[in-house]
Amino acid sequence: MQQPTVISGDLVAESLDLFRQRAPLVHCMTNDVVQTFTANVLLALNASPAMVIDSEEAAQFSALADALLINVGTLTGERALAMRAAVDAANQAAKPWTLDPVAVGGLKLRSEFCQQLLTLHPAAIRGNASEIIALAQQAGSGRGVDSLHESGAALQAAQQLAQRSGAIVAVTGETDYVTDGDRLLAVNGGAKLMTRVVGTGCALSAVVAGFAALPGDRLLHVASACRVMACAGERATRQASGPGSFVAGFLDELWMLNAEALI
Ligand SMILES: Nc1ncnc2c1ncn2[C@@H]1O[C@H](COP(=O)(O)OP(=O)(O)OP(=O)(O)O)[C@@H](O)[C@H]1O
Ligand SMILES: Cc1ncsc1CCO
Ligand SMILES: [Mg+2]
Repeated sequence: MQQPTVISGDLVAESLDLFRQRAPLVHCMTNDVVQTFTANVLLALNASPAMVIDSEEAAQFSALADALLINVGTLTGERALAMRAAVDAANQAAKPWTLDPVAVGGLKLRSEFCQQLLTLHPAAIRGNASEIIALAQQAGSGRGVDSLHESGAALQAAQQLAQRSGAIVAVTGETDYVTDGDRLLAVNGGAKLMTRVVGTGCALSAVVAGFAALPGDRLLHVASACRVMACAGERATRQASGPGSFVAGFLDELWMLNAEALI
């Protein structure tokens, strides 16, 4: 694999412009913890979130939406069936879908389900380092939803996963890395406080899902999604006195983010 190239701010700004213009409708099948935050993050970026989860409705809706997010954070057997139906319908309608493999590895239901999903042509996969390593190795690791690894330790796993699934793989951490199995982009920035509130990764995955639906170079668009979130995180941290004010400031920074900030 190539050495990582840091994504240029100009390209991120172009990608963000296109995202705001298109205002993608993002069908989110996500976990119970992050529903509102995910919707607010998408709204702050001018996208439209919709959390449709009934099996029949989800299959109907994923064919209509611009993009689908599958996040297994609070998976149940019933939800897995609904998610599978939505993925099948999205694939039939040629709509891109993105996987967030929350806490994959040690837990049986979500681990087997995620391995099954990998055969169904995800457009993108976004996880922390422990999740990407566990998913690639089809082995248990991790202790829950937070990473025990640095993102740099998951580069080979990310590459393998991209090659095996055909997805753009984003592994997040202090630096985010994004690969199609051949090219590798690095995204700097972000902030420690992003790991002290729940759902920045889950919301990023919803943003990735929307960016993956844009026309053009999907690797660049997914890396742009990562940079948009990292940049807003960085800027929000400057004003925040802790996690509470960080969340409010983060949504404001997403809303205000422009080319000047990104470049
Ligand atoms: N140490 C860090 N320094 C700066 N930014 C970070 C750091 N760790 C994570 N981030 C940023 O936080 C965001 C979420 O990434 P993270 O890897 O924490 O996801 P996650 O573990 O799936 O989160 P969650 O499950 O809570 O949604 C990304 O934008 C990432 O760049
Ligand atoms: C805390 C938590 N538990 C299940 S999903 C989730 C959100 C972060 O991934
Ligand atoms: Mg996560």
